[in-house]
Amino acid sequence: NNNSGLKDIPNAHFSAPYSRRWWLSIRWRKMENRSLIRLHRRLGPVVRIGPRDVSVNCIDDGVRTIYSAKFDKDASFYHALADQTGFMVTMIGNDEHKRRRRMLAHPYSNSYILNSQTLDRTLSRVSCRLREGMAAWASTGTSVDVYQQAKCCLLDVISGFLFGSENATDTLRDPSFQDDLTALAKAAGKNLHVKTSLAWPMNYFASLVGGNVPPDPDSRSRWEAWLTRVITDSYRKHPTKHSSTASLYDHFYDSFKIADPDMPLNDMASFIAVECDDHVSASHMGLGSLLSYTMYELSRAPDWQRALRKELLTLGEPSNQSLAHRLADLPVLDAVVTETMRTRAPCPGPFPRVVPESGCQLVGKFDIPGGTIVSSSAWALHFNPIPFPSPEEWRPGRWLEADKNTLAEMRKWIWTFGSGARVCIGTHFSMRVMKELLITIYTDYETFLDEEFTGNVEQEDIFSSSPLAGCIKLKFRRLT
Ligand code: HEM
Repeated sequence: NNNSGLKDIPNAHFSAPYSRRWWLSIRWRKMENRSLIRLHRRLGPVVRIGPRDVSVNCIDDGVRTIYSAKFDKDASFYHALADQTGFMVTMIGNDEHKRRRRMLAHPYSNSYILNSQTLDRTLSRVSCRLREGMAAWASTGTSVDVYQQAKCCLLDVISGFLFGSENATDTLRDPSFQDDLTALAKAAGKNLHVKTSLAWPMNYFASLVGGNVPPDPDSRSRWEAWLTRVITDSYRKHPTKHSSTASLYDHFYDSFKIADPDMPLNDMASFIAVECDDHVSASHMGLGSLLSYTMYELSRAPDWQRALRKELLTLGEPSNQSLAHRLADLPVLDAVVTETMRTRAPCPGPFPRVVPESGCQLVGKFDIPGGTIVSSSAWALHFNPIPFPSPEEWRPGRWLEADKNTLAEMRKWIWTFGSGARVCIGTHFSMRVMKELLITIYTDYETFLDEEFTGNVEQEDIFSSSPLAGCIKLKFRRLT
């Protein structure tokens, strides 16, 4: 019997060895990751959730094994995630993926992100706009939807980084276009068709099992028109771009050209557009969510806000290093961000992989046959009380007080961006952008809860998660 090794694994439900129905109903009811937290606490690090489906909740002999390059992504899951499958996140075969990743990864490397002048310019422009907004909010005592404002910041940053400052959006001043993208991200039928001389199908990739809200036809056409314009403009300007003003589009274009000099223009434009579309959506929704939750947690913890500000004021001292390089010396900021990445991971999971034909062993005792679907969940890993005592509490101090070995162990469990061969390429970008925007906010302003706001700020338990209320309201006070 091919399944003999699976028999020894604790079952999530009595029906798990025979049918996936129970588990699919949990996913359908948007309880998947919260259930995994409880199941793993009760049944240990390896749990059987279906006839050939296993959930894994430990790093050594668990996550490290199943997220190695030997394990392919599960095609049925990833193809249901997005109608468009020709981009990196949804690529299944490891060889095809490795080639694409090599072409795209360089401008997302840490050294590139730290030294990019295009990102410097984009971030200072967005910070400037944000300061204008905060000055107005603080002086009028406005209750601000910081989730919306954070999405605006992140959209304005990623659009400038991908397509150059001249093509950056300005949604902090006019959020309507950002609202369009939020509406599209919530919609189920996401296939967009952008028509230009370079024609390609687009797909706003954000939420699996989101609502089944049909996209508003106008928001769809405005998004298509914008993408068409920026991609076409980037293509036209490419031959005259200098390296100091290069956008990511320029890098991607060169990489595709080197990889296959004879690739038809339309194909190339379409590959690049679909990748960029995904990066826009990851930054807009994923980072927008993380930034606004960080502000929310700080608003509930004035002591941490004070500690953070004290640290940020040291940035006023003269230094010959750029701000991006000085981020590494801000332990309180890092603790605040890391703790929010732990408690509010925007992509809870699970991320399913297929066990290769030769099978594998988990936690040193379970032999798992080839073809089994194995997966881990960021929320289940992050709410494990062994590495993180009182896991529900947002406690940045745990990152500052732990000794060196404990800290190294805790860091291993942070899985906000996944790990291994398919780890997120946007990590360094995300960290720099998040931290610089938090510096812009908390150096001069304090945020606090709006007592009248009663919306549910808990996260929706879906693949790309956002606050259930759809907004998070805070107020601003100027400190200087
Ligand atoms: C807070 C924000 C973000 C979160 C939580 C996040 C999370 C993740 C996770 C968990 C994965 C692994 C998915 C899997 O194994 O199926 C991933 C992959 C990926 N992410 Fe992100 N991401 C974020 C921001 C970004 C940004 C800003 C970009 C690009 C600018 C980006 C680009 C990608 C790409 C291209 C992949 C696929 C990598 C591959 O398959 O090799 N992400 N991300």
